[in-house]
Amino acid sequence: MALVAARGTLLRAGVRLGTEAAACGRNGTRRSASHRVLVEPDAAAGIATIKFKNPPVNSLTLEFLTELIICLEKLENDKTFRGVILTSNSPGIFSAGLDLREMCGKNPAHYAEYWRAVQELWLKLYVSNMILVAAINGASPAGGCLMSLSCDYRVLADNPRYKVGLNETLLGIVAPFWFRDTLVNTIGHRASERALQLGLLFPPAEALQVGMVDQVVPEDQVHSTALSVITQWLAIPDHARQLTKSMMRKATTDNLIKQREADIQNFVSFISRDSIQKSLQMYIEKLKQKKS
Ligand SMILES: CC/C=C\C=C\CC(=O)SCCNC(=O)CCNC(=O)[C@H](O)C(C)(C)COP(=O)(O)OP(=O)(O)OC[C@H]1O[C@@H](n2cnc3c(N)ncnc32)[C@H](O)[C@@H]1OP(=O)(O)O
Repeated sequence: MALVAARGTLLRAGVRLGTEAAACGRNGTRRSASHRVLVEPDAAAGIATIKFKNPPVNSLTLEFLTELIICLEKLENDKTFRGVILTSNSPGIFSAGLDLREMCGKNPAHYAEYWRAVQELWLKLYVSNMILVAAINGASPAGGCLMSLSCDYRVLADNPRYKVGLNETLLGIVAPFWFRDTLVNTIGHRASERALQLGLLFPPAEALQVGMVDQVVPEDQVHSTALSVITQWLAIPDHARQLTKSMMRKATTDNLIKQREADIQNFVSFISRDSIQKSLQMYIEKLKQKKS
């Protein structure tokens, strides 16, 4: 049902499914989606690289989320691909997370549709049967960090500007329970509590130390490292690896699935509060002023 809603959004956004399908085709040549998701398939290796291309900062707009969801679903259904690298087409920014403008000054129906798409992307990533490796080649706050935490392995470029973390409290908002659970499953309870309360954004060395990423490598080796990690993981029999992944992650996703509608309602009422809208507006203003 969620995907039907997502397809509706995509069509309203004017995205042609035929074009998207071509972008996710199994042909070994580079194919370009006409919109926000570039897919570079390597059918012989069974690996596809998804590149985020939603300038300026790869924020998760509804259209971008929808394209990502459909692309992941196509790759998942195409048994050619057993491994996927998630990275940015604009080195410097992996993803700025949820698009602040989708959460500001809109109506409750929009917030509900938006949040359902955010949930859907997380569900698609977190229990994907494919091996997902995040090649983090830029800053990755909040929802950007959540995407990488939902992968099986994270490689971060060694650049002090490329900070990762769930910084929601700095915006005056609260990371929902499934963001928290994803972090706890990765770095443990105590480190998560500290990181979440303080909205910490970790530079590479600290991110590695706390377990937020698995490897920090020079910037020009991020993609090749991600490839070699996938290659190692591909050597494990798929059925055993997939069942193990499901065993480790299913309780976390089931928790959201069983309260999905309530989570949407919570989000809508939280984000619609005047005080939260003011906080977000101020944060957007602060980002603008940073430039001047
Ligand atoms: C109940 C729970 C609810 C919600 C949970 C939310 C989770 C989230 O993901 S909230 C989003 C959190 N994201 C951030 O805090 C990141 C904010 N952005 C930045 O820190 C920086 O932009 C950067 C990603 C580090 C990139 O810096 P830089 O290269 O210097 O670019 P900027 O000049 O800052 O930005 C360019 C342009 O993009 C706009 N922008 C930045 N982030 C977002 C965003 N998340 N959504 C929408 N737009 C964003 C920024 O305002 C600039 O716009 P201009 O119009 O050009 O001024």
